[in-house]
Parts: sequence; structure tokens; C-alpha cells
Amino acid sequence: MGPILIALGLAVLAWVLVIGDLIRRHRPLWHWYLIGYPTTACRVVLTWRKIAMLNDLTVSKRPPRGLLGDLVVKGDPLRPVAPRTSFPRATRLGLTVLVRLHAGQTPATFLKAADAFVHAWKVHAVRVTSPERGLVLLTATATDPLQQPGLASAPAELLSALIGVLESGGAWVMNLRMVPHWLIAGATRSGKSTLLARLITQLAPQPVALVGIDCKGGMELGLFADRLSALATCRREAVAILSALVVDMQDRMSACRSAGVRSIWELPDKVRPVPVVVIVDEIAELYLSDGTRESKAEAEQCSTLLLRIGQLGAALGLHLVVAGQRVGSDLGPGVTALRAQLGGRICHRVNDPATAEMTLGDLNKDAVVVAQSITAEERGVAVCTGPDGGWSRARSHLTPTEQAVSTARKYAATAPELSAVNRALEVPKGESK
Ligand SMILES: Nc1ncnc2c1ncn2[C@@H]1O[C@H](COP(=O)(O)OP(=O)(O)OP(=O)(O)O)[C@@H](O)[C@H]1O
Repeated sequence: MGPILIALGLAVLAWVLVIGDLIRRHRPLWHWYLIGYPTTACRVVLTWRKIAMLNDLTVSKRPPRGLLGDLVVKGDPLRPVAPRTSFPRATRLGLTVLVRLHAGQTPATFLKAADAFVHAWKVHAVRVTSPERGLVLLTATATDPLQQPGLASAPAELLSALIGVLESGGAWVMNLRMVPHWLIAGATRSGKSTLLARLITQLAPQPVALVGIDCKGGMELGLFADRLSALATCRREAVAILSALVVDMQDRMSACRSAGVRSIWELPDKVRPVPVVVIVDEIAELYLSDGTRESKAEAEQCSTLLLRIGQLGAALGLHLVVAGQRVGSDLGPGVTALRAQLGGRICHRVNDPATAEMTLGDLNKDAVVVAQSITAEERGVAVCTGPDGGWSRARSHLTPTEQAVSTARKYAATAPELSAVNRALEVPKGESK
């Protein structure tokens, strides 16, 4: 009897461990609604007053100074009042709490307390937003939804690419019609090239000319050469391509001027020039110089040409997607000016805080902190800006290189011909490459 009971006990223990592990790893929805949500909601209700007091979220109905006989007495009045909250509402990924601000309070103090909420409620993250004046919405996510992201979907649109999935579960879309130029930063092995491969795979079936500038000898973008209308593999070629595109931009301007319209999108379909997306892999290669006069001049030329396309290209159907491991003003004087033109920002894990600050700091300081917390294991995870000016953590859909290459091959025949650009790439007779 004894050994049977021990065997049974061990079997039950093993079953509990296996099932427990499965539940922990896969976190099915019912587990959250049945166990996670009630426990977290209780924590929210029970800890609210204490967190509010410890993080200066309370106010007192009585003034902080009073009269005691002829004396003015200063101090913290007793019984501070925490702001009123709604009952925590369950969502698929966590819960939300609506907070009614006291007069004189701002969402900024709640932003500062976000970490305290995370620890007290034992959740993955808490985002603080203000959907309406006088209200703050605390959105807690129970576990990191980007660890095992599902597949998002989005309607197919010209110049729009479904990149991956947002932390909220929504689709991460790069829409170049809405945000014409993008800056993508990320340390090596953070997921930049995978994201560019995804972008090319998504744009390949569309009537869009893709131009690659990959001064690392074309190692990354060369894989998609079949679908690219032009590819520069060194800085000399990059200058040639960008100069030809600037000339093309001027032709587009005169076409718009003679038609009396402000952008190529207002031109009739028949005469509208094809939109061009210039993808730059490793911006530093364009800006760094070895100190010689020619190299400096080339870097300056690249900087000026990119800036011109950034400034004027949006309405003329010329778009920039610029990626780099490090982005900083030390690369060259034109980098900060170019950044100002690249409205869309994506920041993967970066090695130095300055790059995160350069990529996101001018738009949102909180996003910088979140970008810096991305770990080396979180490949493909990034902080991206949205068209509404907000930001979100997101993860790109993993596009294997073979899939991206075969898509590029499949749509090779549809690659629009940019004859002026390709003519500019031809090496003049007597010159070596
Ligand atoms: N969204 C993702 N999900 C899962 N794995 C990913 C994702 N994106 C990238 N990876 C993995 O991370 C690794 C590095 O990705 P990638 O080559 O894109 O990095 P990188 O930033 O371009 O690096 P480098 O600058 O060295 O080229 C790849 O092996 C890839 O499989």
C-alpha cells in the first residue's frame, strides 16, 4: 500500500508541476480572468491609499498652515485624501483603473508613481494616460504580451506596412502616407535588419520603387536586390543615387506646379510619378569620414541630400527610412537636422543612453526610459511612435531572411524602373569603382 501511495503522490506532484508550468508559460485567457484578475484587483483596491500617500498623490482638505493662538503653525495635516478611483476593470491583457484628479493635481505625479504601481500590484507594466481633463487612466498589463505575440492584421493600403504587434495587442503599422519619414535605431542583434526585411516584404507587392543604400557593401539590402529599383553599396554610389533623386524631386515639383496642386497625390493617376522609399541601412556609414578632404565632402554631400529629401520629399512621394546602430550629433552636424525631419521613430535595444535619447527624447521622455529597459533577449522588441504622437512597445513579426528574399524575387518584375537613378550609378568611363 505504502509504495502505491508514494507513487500516486509523486504522479500528482508531477502533474501539478507540469500543468502549473504550462499555465505559467502559456498564460491562457481563462487563467487571467479566473485567478489573475481577482487577485490583482484586490491588490489595487487594498494598496491604493497607501501608494497614494507614499507617492504624493493625496491632498488634504485642510490647509498646511493654521493659527494656534498668535502663532502660525505649519505641517502636514492629518487624514490626507487619496483621489477617487473606479473599480478595476478587467481587460484581455490586464486591467484599467480610472482616477479622478483632485483640483490642483496633474497626470505628471501619477507618471512618476508608475513604478510604484508596478511593484505594489505585481504586474508587468503600468501606463499612465489622460483620456480627458481631470481624469487619469492607469492601464496595467499583467504579463509582457510581447513575449509570445500573436499575429496582427491590418487593411492593405498603399505605402503602409504591417510591421508587427503592439503591446496593446493592436497592429503595428508603418504608414508612410501618414508619417512620411522614419528613423530606426538599434544595437547590433537587436532586430533592425529583420524589421527592414519585414518592411521590404510588405512594400514589395505594392507599386512603389524601393531604393537601398547599404554602405556595408550591400550585405543586408543586397539580399533584396531583385525587388530594389536601385542599390548603393558604397558612399560614392549613395551620393549618386541621392543626387539623382533630388533632381527627380525637382521634376516632381514642376509637375505639381504646372498642374496647380500641392502634392503628387492630387495629380491624376495617369501622370502621378511612382512613390519612392529610400531605405538606408547604417546611417553612420554615410556620415563618418576618415579625415581626408574628399571623404569629408562626400559625407557633407550625403547629409545635405538626405536633408533635402527629408524636407521636401513627403508631398512629392519620396520617403526616407533611415536605420542605424547609433544616432548622435557627433556623427556630423546634419544629423540633428535630419532627425527633425524623420517624424516616425523606432528604438530597439541600444547600447548607449544617448541614442535612445536622440531617437525618442525630443518626442517623449518616458519612452526613452522604456526603450532603455529593453533587454538583449527581447529581440525585435522596440519602442515606436504612433501617428497620434503617442508611443508604444511593440515587436516586429519575425520574417525569416529566406522568406523576404523569395518575396523580393517573386515581385522582381514589378520593380519600377528609375532610369535616371540607374544612369547616375553607372561608373563614368576611365573611373574605377
Ligand atoms: N521580431 C523578432 N522576433 C524574434 N526574433 C527576432 C525578431 N527580430 C529579430 N530577431 C532575431 O534577432 C537576431 C538579430 O536580428 P537582426 O539581424 O535583425 O539584428 P540587427 O539589429 O540587424 O543586427 P546587425 O546590426 O548586427 O545586423 C536574428 O537572429 C533574428 O532571428
